[in-house]
Amino acid sequence: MSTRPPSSTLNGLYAITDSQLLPDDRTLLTACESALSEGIALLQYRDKSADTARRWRQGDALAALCERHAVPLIVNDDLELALRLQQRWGDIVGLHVGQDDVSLATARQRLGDRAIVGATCHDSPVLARQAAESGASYLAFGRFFASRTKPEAAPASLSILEEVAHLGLPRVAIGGIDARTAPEARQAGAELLAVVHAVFGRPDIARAVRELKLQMGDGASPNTRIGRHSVIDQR
Ligand SMILES: Cc1ncc(COP(=O)(O)OP(=O)(O)O)c(N)n1
Ligand SMILES: Cc1nc(C(=O)O)sc1CCOP(=O)(O)O
Ligand SMILES: [Mg+2]
Repeated sequence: MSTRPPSSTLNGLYAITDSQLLPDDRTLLTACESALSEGIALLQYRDKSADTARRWRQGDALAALCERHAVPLIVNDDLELALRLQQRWGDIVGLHVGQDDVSLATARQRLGDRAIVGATCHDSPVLARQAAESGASYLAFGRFFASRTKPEAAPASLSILEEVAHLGLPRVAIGGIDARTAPEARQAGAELLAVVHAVFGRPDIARAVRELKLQMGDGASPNTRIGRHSVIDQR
């Protein structure tokens, strides 16, 4: 029997860090504090460097910040980091995996039923179904618009969001989401809008989050469930 959450349990703005935009610990933590203070649904720590020590240090500091704001911290790619952080911070820590990363089934098995584990599905209903069957907490699709962070990502059509609605999982739209494109992505069905540049590339991060949430309309306030069972502070 499936224990997947109803699609209403993850909803709002999903901010993703970038190690070029936020190159040192202080910049990273100050920027994330600003975003968290404005009310985001999820924060993803995305660091593509090979610096394991930095990732542990920054991941640990971000988990402490996220716990204070009762917002889940999703680690990109790195299952070992997510496991290590989960040991210390519990199910506030989750993982996002792409098609070239550790398998979703392995991630789910190692992180347990309660952790948020999300999957990249590009523009494929087949990948979406497989991810749903392997225990994904949410399904991510994109890129929908021109992306400054990942211009080489394959384009996707917003119609995929409606096509996978029957799977009953929260749908994430990613790639070129900003205050101008957010309403379109939202109307196409995305419960979560994942954003790098339009949050962390802006000089005033709190203002950027406010503007995005305004454009997202109803339901953009955090309503977050950890993993597949427990609900945390809704603020
Ligand atoms: C929410 C969300 N959606 C998609 C991605 C992309 O994941 P992936 O395809 O593994 O690419 P990288 O981010 O690892 O370059 C994501 N990170 N988050
Ligand atoms: C990390 C990532 N993944 C994508 C995908 O299409 O899978 S697009 C992307 C970058 C999103 O950054 P921005 O909000 O600056 O466009
Ligand atoms: Mg990846």
